Amino acid sequence: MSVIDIEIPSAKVLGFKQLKCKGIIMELTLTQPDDWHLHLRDGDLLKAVVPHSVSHYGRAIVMPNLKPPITTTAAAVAYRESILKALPASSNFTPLMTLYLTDTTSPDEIKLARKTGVVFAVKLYPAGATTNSQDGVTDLFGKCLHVLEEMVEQNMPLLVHGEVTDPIVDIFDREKVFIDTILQPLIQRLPQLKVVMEHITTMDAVKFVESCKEGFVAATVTPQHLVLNRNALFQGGLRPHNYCLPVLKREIHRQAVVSAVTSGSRNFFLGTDSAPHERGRKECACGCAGIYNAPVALSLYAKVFEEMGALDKLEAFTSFNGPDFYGLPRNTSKIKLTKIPWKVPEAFSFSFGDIIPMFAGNTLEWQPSLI
Ligand SMILES: NC(=O)N[C@@H](CC(=O)O)C(=O)O
Ligand SMILES: [Zn+2]
Ligand SMILES: [Zn+2]
Repeated sequence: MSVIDIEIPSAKVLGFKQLKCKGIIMELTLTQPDDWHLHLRDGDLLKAVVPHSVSHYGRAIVMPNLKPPITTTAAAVAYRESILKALPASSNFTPLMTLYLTDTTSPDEIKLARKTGVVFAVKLYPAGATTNSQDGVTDLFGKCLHVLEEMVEQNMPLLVHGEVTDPIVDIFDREKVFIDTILQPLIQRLPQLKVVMEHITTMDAVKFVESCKEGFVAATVTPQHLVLNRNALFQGGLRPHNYCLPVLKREIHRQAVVSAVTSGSRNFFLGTDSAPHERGRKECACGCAGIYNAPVALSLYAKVFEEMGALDKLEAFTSFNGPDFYGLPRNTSKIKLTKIPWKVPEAFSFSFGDIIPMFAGNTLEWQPSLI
């Protein structure tokens, strides 16, 4: 990576990977990132949020937890069409579609999904674990083994929301118990299955991923699980816009996840889990889980790597590890991150209501712009 050290921040900067001013890195040029875990929703919400993601990312793994969920290849193809229709005219964004695994998904559906070329993964939601997961899997080994075997045949990755749903298990332990009771036995049984543990939150998940064979088990990491711990849920009162699943964890877990992503390991990559809900569905007696972070995610990832003195490892996390794991080419276009303060809007307003972004009203640094 080339570094230019100059004294004048306004100097012409294009063409350099890093620009420093008085020893401080002021600008980074990165290969365009992809978002390997994104909720785009549908209808008006899709049209509202899609511009935020496509202005930063080349591709995204689009989550299938719509109402009704995307359980078939035909539904995935139709959903893809509606995303493409909602894109701004000049956009080259590519949605990578996923199927929602149910107790009744058939091995033939996996074959068909692979054949179409538009489905890149299958998503496991344990029934009841998170937003729109009521149609998810009730018994993975009892109901889905043949489908999982077909996924190995088709080299189709399984993406997991890794939490158990047993109400007896404390909500802060659900990820660890999932690893011990489902994930570990799963990879023992099907060591050739590619698995992405989505939105990891604990040191247990970090250790698990690091103990697995590289290229077979990886994890996505959200900005919120890197910059917030569970205190953020109760800072001066209940904070519904910091509520997501898996729920934020203790500081020691946050630190373990930060160390993992900034270590340079190839097993961790960017997945924002940007999950918009209209304001009224968050600020109410039983608020939805999900944080809308698409407008701020890249700024926050850069902040985390900068604070760890690891900006040289940011590009692998944002732009290389994901496509390498999925066996897809890395993007060829570039994005620039500039260390200029900018204010996150208090809200994004639409005809159907408001969406409140993560860190609404706060000032962040590292402004992204496509080159
Ligand atoms: N992360 C969340 O809290 N919510 C997601 C679902 C999910 O990814 O679990 C959503 O769809 O709103
Ligand atoms: Zn999830
Ligand atoms: Zn999600």
